[in-house]
Amino acid sequence: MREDTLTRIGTPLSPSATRVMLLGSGELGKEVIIALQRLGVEVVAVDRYADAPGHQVAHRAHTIDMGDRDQLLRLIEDERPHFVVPEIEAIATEALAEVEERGLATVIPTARATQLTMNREGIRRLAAEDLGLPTSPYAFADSLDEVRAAAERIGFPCVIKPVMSSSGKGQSVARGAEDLEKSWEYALSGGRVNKGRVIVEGFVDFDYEITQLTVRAVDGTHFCEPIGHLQESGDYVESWQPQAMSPAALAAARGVADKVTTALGGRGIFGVELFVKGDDVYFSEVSPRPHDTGLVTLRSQRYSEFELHARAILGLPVDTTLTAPGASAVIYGGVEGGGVAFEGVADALAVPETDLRLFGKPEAFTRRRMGVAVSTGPDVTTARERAREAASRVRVVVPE
Ligand SMILES: Nc1ncnc2c1ncn2[C@@H]1O[C@H](COP(=O)(O)OP(=O)(O)OP(=O)(O)O)[C@@H](O)[C@H]1O
Ligand SMILES: NCC(=O)N[C@@H]1O[C@H](COP(=O)([O-])[O-])[C@@H](O)[C@H]1O
Ligand SMILES: [Mg+2]
Repeated sequence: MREDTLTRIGTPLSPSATRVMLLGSGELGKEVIIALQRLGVEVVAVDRYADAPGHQVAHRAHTIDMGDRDQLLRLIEDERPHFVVPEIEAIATEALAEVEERGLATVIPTARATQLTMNREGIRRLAAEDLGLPTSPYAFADSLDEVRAAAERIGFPCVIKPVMSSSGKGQSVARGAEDLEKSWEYALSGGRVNKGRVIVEGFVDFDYEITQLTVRAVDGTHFCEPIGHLQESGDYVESWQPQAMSPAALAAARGVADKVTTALGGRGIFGVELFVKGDDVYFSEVSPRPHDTGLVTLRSQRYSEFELHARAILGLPVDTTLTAPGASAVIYGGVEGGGVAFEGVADALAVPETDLRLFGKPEAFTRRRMGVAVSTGPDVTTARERAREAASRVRVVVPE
């Protein structure tokens, strides 16, 4: 890292500017960009399609194929950011390794962390085999025959996922041998990159699951209060903070989060996904970046996960204080079409202690996350009711 970026922040659009490039500019990146800009940083937003949410609030916007090593390197050489901040998994991580090696920019958290976490195999082997963390039983398979053999060993139900995918894409639960062919086909079609490789995981019959947001900042590792969440088809629909946990489970969760984030290294926020059964905690996966379930922190913490990420990136101190029990509820497209309109916004905002984020995605799909309601309350139950109610009052319509 260049020394000056640690000790001072310049003026955007001037030679002294502190420049950050976001690779991926969806709803999570948009909030990171706003947080960085509030600290006087010059931000360049990159995504695979034009007018992505973060493009709309950045100093400059670029549309490229982020999976293409050459395009990515060329852009970084042109823009000369001090920090490169991956916001999605689907990135040519070999370009990031080269950026780091050549000292072109600091990759957040590190090129190796983005490499390990973009593929389920990398992070699972690190967590289970190198660090000895408890996980579901698992095996990798490259063909239907290998899937059958793996499922036989692991038992049913099992979860089958492409090694490279997110938001539940290509993921399904096989309840018996008769489901395996369908699960295999579904994984092949739903994977982000058609690698033809899947992970077969034993189904963990957890009591609840959490995201343990963990910040690696200049002054050490900080934990946010645990976030509980509800997933449908592998995609988050509701989250809340704090999730009540036994002291033993909370200590175990933080122990796991500390180990895995220490192994990944660098600075920034991490979303450590954990399954909890009684006092036992199982590592699932980790995002080396803000987590979608952490959208709740926009209202529940003194500094949201996006502000914490911005501070950690810049080498500034962080504060993970929870200020009120909170909850978030997702607003899906529900329709397909471009240039959609949101109705019922005033009704939604009439719910007490409630705010909305409408991401501004140029195109809606039925299951595309288009917005989120975030609420606080005297307790998590009330906050959840409010966020759900507010989200249900928003209707997405395709204009005539
Ligand atoms: N082995 C498992 N046992 C039980 N439930 C599971 C298992 N694996 C996944 N799930 C359920 O599916 C959800 C999504 O799984 P996972 O996080 O692996 O997918 P993903 O595509 O990476 O999603 P995201 O990118 O949103 O984190 C989990 O949060 C959990 O609810
Ligand atoms: N679980 C990962 C996650 O939530 N990522 C968030 O979704 C965006 C992509 O949305 P899109 O698929 O609607 O373009 C990403 O850019 C990121 O903000
Ligand atoms: Mg996940």
